[in-house]
Parts: sequence; C-alpha cells; structure tokens
Amino acid sequence: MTAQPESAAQLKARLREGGFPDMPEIIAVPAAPKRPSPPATLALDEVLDPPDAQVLCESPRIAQIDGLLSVDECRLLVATAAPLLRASRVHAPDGSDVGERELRTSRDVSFDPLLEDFSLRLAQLRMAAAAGMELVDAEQLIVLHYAEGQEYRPHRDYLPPESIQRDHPAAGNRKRTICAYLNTPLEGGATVFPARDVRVEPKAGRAVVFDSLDADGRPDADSLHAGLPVERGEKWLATLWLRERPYRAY
Ligand SMILES: O=C(O)CCC(=O)C(=O)O
Ligand SMILES: [Fe+2]
Repeated sequence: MTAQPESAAQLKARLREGGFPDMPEIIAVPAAPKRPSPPATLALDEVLDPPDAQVLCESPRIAQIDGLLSVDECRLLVATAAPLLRASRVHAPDGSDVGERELRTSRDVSFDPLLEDFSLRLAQLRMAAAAGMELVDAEQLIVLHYAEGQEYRPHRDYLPPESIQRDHPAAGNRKRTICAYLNTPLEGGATVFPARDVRVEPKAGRAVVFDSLDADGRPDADSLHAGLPVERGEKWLATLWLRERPYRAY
C-alpha cells in the first residue's frame, strides 16, 4: 500500500482532538510472504507461519527473527497497551511484590484475556510458533514501554521455586522467552546477553527468542540479559514468557 501522509495527518489531528496522544512512528519492512495470497483474504496457515530465524548463539540458544509482526500488528499492540500502562513491578524471590525498583524503570501492562481480540491472538500465536512452542504454554502477554533513559537491568527470566509454587506450579519454570519490538527507538534500547556478547538491535517487527533453561531443564545462568537504556526516543516491546508445560486455560 502506498503511504498517504495527508490522510494520516488528518487522522492524527482528529485523534489529538479526541484526547489520544500521538503514537510513535512505526516503520518496518515486512518479510516477504512465503506463499503470497490474494489481497483481503486470510490464509491461516500463512498468517501463523513465522519467518525464518537467524541463530545468534547455540547455547543458550538465542535467535533473531525479522518481520515477525506486521506494522499493523505493532500499531495495534501499542494502541491497545498505551492507555493501560503502569509502573513495572518487581517481585522478591518469595513472590511478594516489592514495588517499583531500579531493575526495571519501564512501564508495562499484562494483557488480561478480556483485552484480547482476534488480531492480538493471531500475533501471539505467531510469536509462540516462532518460539517453537504452543500458546497455551505462555504467561499473559506483556507490553513494555521505555521512555528515554529507561532500561531493564541485567536479569534472568527463570523463576525461583517459590514463585513457581505461587503461580501455576504444574506449568514448571519459564523455559523460553520471545520479545517482539513494536517500534524502532531513535537510539539505544538494544537487548544484550553479556555472558555471550550477543546484541540484538530493536527494530519494529523484529523478535528475539532465547532459552532460560539448559537441555536438562535447569536454570541457565548464561541466559543473563538486559534491555539497554533508551538514549533517544522511546521503546515498545511485547514479551511472552513461555513455561515448560501448559500455563493458560485460554
Ligand atoms: O527490553 C528488553 O530488551 C528486554 C526485555 C526482557 O528482558 C523481558 O521482557 O524479559
Ligand atoms: Fe527478560
């Protein structure tokens, strides 16, 4: 589709009048479809088929997938999440909420199933497929927003036993994570894995997927990772934390 800057400017002006703040500009180059289908049709096998991954590290496995989400899916996620953001909470090892801490300076929203619609479900199904897992293994989708200067300091996604006990123990630990960038920050905001010298630049529609447990299902300390501070602009990210076994009932 060709860009229509005048219509876009009119639409933005009307949204502003209605009290909706501007969304970040989201520009992405979608991956070429493997089997192009006629416009305005929905071929589910195609919509759910993720583009190929580029493996950046074998152990722990870290891979990058370009063009996983379309520009429209990125926009939908940002627009749905924006009014619901709250300061990210951090949990102590016993599971108690210790409030806003230095570890995560971002704001986030956890998507209740009530907030999901068909398009969001398709995007999540494709994210789970790209991670080689079933969506039923995933915790609620999280959308994170980092303003300039905000970051996610080095951490690991696997949970301490107390947290697993508290929240769906039968699902086991967080085995794998997939994060999809929903916009392209002007500067900064890369996801880095200091134990492996791996760095993924945030680009709208791109995803990074990585393992938190080793081949024997034990927490892998080398899965340490961080979201570097956003130096200019803002960063939007959608994360699915995937457990070893089914977590969701929906
Ligand atoms: O913001 C990032 O790049 C990392 C996010 C992250 O580590 C997570 O969502 O678990
Ligand atoms: Fe993480």
